Amino acid sequence: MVKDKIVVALGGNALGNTPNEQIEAVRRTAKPIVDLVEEGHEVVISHGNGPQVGMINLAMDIASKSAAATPEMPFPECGAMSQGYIGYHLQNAIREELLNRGLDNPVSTIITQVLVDKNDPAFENPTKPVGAFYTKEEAEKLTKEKGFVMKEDAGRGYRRVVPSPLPIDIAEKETIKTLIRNEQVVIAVGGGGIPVYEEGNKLIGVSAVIDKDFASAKLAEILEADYLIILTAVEKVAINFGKEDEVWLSQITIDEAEKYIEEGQFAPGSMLPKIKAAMMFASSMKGRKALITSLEKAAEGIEGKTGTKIVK
Ligand SMILES: Nc1ncnc2c1ncn2[C@@H]1O[C@H](COP(=O)(O)OP(=O)(O)O)[C@@H](O)[C@H]1O
Ligand SMILES: NC(=O)OP(=O)(O)O
Repeated sequence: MVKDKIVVALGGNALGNTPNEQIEAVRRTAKPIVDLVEEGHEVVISHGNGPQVGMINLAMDIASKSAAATPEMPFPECGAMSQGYIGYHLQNAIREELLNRGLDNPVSTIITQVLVDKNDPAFENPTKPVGAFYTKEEAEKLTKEKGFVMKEDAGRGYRRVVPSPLPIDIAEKETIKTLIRNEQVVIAVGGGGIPVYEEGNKLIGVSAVIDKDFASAKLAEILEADYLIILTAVEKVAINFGKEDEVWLSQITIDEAEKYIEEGQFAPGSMLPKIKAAMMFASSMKGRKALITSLEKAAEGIEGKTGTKIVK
């Protein structure tokens, strides 16, 4: 069997919303990941952090305004906290699943910083939803009291939105390469990575959240991975999603994807960034494959039995 280098991007359904939910969810998430390790693939895992980074930032904001002596916590630090909090549960769940199967590959989480352009136009137009969902009235109150930008999120309620610049490079890329060369399982670019820009020898954090699918595509490109697998709540990508004439797709070429994007087939903020990230990776070099499928179907997806493949 061909051994591949695989970047697996985990969606929100792989993580859960509270610490207990997260411990339960990552226990399930660890199984398809360890299936890939057991088959001999080199595996790097990335994950989202929208709900978690919003929760951490809001909690710190409320605490800083209470009587307790809690400092205000800048957004990049909240991003770092979310990487630690999610990575902690994820690396332990994967470690335990590996040991249960008699495997002893070391597992670690790399606090990862991702370089962005400080003049990225995304800073002028916040689009990335973070934190919980609110009603219209609650959203208006948050805007008034905290100055948050709130937007309606795909019919599911209102959420705070923050800027989401594009990833350019990964500061810890050599560390990640060294670990995977040594058969270690790595969790990296969590929450899209902490967005930073370079100033001389310094890396300066910025208040933003990078899309984890774009950061995962960048990571896969830098690692010269064979596969980018984006795991989410659906087994396949559809056109006319949720409508009577919905069609589930097994494969999409870059040209077809461009046509479907023009038709508005993929919801911005949910399926659209996944498709764009898959296109970026699949078109970066011949033979590179991107797959969008569900967590439960990851192993079948990589065997070519299900999921939606995005090809050049
Ligand atoms: N064309 C489409 N085909 C399939 N799913 C779609 C489509 N458009 C929107 N979606 C929705 O996008 C969701 C994935 O986005 P989201 O929940 O934001 O991702 P994540 O798993 O990264 O948290 C799917 O579960 C599905 O509900
Ligand atoms: N950073 C990021 O893309 O998080 P979500 O996947 O949770 O939106």
